Amino acid sequence: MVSASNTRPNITFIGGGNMAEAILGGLFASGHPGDRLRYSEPFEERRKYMQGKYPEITSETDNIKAIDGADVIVFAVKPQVLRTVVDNLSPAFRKNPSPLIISIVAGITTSDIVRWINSSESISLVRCMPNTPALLGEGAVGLYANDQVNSSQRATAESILSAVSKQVSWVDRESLIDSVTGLSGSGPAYFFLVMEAMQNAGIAMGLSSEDAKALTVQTCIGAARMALESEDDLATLRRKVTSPNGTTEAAVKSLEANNIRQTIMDGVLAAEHRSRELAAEMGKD
Ligand SMILES: NC(=O)C1=CN([C@@H]2O[C@H](COP(=O)(O)OP(=O)(O)OC[C@H]3O[C@@H](n4cnc5c(N)ncnc54)[C@H](OP(=O)(O)O)[C@@H]3O)[C@@H](O)[C@H]2O)C=CC1
Ligand SMILES: O=C(O)[C@@H]1CCC=N1
Repeated sequence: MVSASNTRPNITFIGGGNMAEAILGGLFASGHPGDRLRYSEPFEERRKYMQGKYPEITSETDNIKAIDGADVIVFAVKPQVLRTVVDNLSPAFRKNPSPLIISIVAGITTSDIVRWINSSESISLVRCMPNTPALLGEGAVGLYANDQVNSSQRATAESILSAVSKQVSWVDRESLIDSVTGLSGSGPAYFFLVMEAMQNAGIAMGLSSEDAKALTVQTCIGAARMALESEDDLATLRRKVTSPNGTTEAAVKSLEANNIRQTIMDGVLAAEHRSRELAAEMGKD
């Protein structure tokens, strides 16, 4: 439970990788005291990097020690190692039965995690899917709470993820977290791919690599800001760039003829499907 002397919870991250760093860094920057943040990271080189960058935050090598006294435990390891991590932690949950658990792990379901914890106590678990722009405080996150999560735990989970996310969406069906994974969890990669392709097109037309990248990236930022700030919907914004019989129309016709919409749909659905597949692979007994 959160001590009366400080309303900020003690938060432990299991795994000190990229996403843990993004969220820890965002929490620390937003004023969460470093002595109430902790992470466990077995990989020495990574731990040294984190210790150098965040000397105020406690680092551990031992997961059981790391969760001692934690109000909130965030699972931030790869899906393939989560089961071993949870199995090893499960005796410690008997000593500390009531932390809020937050999992950012792709695919793995709340029911599998609860089953692996194997506790007689009910487990409050929020499964969420952030994305890497969280590193800049520009993340988008979807969250799902199991039935044991109370309103104050929901608020705690939301405040942790919103320290690095501008868009926070709660979903009321867990399967929608797989959808969020396909859309925004993996989504930054789709935009990087499009930007790579646009940069290459710029180079092919004779621009320098630097100019092609800078023009592409600023176009992406400008378009994203217009999409965010304009009252027009996305289709209207597109039409406003597209003069009749002009250059954009030529491009859009070519893209549509090459099935760009279906291609993007297929990619997003493939990520969503892989999220479910990960659950099936890792959730087997
Ligand atoms: N990257 C992304 O865009 C997103 C990722 N996610 C999810 O976040 C999770 C973490 O991803 P990401 O940060 O990218 O991955 P990273 O590999 O950067 O981070 C995971 C960290 O956990 C460490 N680790 C491995 N085994 C253990 C263990 N037994 N105990 C404690 N720590 C351990 C790893 O060390 P080592 O390197 O030695 O194995 C690594 O440093 C994944 O489940 C992913 O699905 C969610 C949203 C977006
Ligand atoms: O590719 C992955 O599996 C993780 C989850 C979402 C983004 N990266």
